[in-house]
Amino acid sequence: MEGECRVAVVLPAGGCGERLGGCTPKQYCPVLGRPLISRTLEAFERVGWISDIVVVVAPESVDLMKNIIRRYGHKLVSLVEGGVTRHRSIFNGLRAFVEDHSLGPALKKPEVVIIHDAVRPFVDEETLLQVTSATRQYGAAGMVRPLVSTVIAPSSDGCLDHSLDRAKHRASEMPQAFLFDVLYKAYLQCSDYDLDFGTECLHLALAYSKTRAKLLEGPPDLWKVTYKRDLYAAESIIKDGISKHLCIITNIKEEAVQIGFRLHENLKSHIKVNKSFTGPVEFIEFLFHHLGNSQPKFLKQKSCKLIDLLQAAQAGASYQSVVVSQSGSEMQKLSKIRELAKEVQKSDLLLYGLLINFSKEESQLEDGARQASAIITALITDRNPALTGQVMVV
Ligand SMILES: Nc1ccn([C@@H]2O[C@H](COP(=O)(O)OP(=O)(O)OP(=O)(O)O)[C@@H](O)[C@H]2O)c(=O)n1
Ligand SMILES: O=C(CO)[C@H](O)[C@H](O)COP(=O)(O)O
Repeated sequence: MEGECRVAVVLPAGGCGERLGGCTPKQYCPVLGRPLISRTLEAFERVGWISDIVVVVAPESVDLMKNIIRRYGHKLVSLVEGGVTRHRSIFNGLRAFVEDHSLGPALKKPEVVIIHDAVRPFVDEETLLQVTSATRQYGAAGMVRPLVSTVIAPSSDGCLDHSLDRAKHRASEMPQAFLFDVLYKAYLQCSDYDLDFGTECLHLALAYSKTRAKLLEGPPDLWKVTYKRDLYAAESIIKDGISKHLCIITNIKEEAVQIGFRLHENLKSHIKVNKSFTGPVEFIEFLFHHLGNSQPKFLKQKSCKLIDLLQAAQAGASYQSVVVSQSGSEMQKLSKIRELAKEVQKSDLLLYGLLINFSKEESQLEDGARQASAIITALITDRNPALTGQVMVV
């Protein structure tokens, strides 16, 4: 972020997720083994220029949220108790910057505040930058998307009154951003009716602070998890995103290098193979490391022990690894995988074992590599935590 601009975030997370159903509010539902809200927080924590993140939670969920913060090592987060509607929750979140309303130390008032629903996990830095920059120019800004369906208005008898021109309207999404004073003033001045029935912060800024928000077309993944099917869609998007990169690390032994090469050839048509390494790794023959968005620094530390390598993965990154051994005698070593898998799963890293019998016979070797590649692709694409620590044999 250019210049001196303090930017903070308020994440309303105080709802009960009625439309999704079930007894767990949707923000706490697991998405690939991690609570949805933790994934949203992770997205904001990737952005270096955000000063504070206020998460607004229902009073009965404060302990649950504290546990999530501790478990996933979230930084910059302050908790505030929510209200009975989304607007009331957001208002409480803003108050944390002007009076001692947060459940922790008082927060410094930002120039710009970003409002983002805790249940929209796919927000990226570019979008946040755009909405923040536009806010500095216009006072408020929000992301929009083209309408999927036409909006129609029924009359009281349930028949069509009129319909809106779809091309002229947009769906209002998040994030939205505001000069802090613009939004806070709007909340101070709006009516109880607004607080209880309103759904649009941009409208409050217009009606009570006379600020016309700049509307920016955002990417398609800004939608809000609302129904159960949205949780499945969120899982698929994450799997898609993390299934693209693969790194193959092999031992320097001749057989290991041979299998590594064949796996590389077989896998590269399914998954993007970033790079292959050859080097001494303490007790593995091959380590297939499935990368998240960023290049983990431990790839540079090839000589580290496996446990160190895996533990070096940051808690926030959803990695998975397939450790492959090429000979039966390695089985004993592979039995350590279960232990290791349990340990590293705490860091959101899934570890599987795969045993390939090395054969000097060309067609058998190629056949083994093909089968192993199919298993690796399936493990990485499905990201199934139930299979971690298991050793598969081809
Ligand atoms: N009293 C409330 C109600 C909602 N929210 C939050 O506002 C966001 C968007 O609201 P919505 O999708 O409607 O969430 P819920 O109210 O939980 O869902 P539903 O309307 O289906 O009950 C969610 O992150 C939700 O937790 C909030 O902070 N406080
Ligand atoms: O739609 C929106 C755009 O302003 C808000 O993001 C918000 O999600 C609306 O919440 P609700 O679904 O509770 O009306």
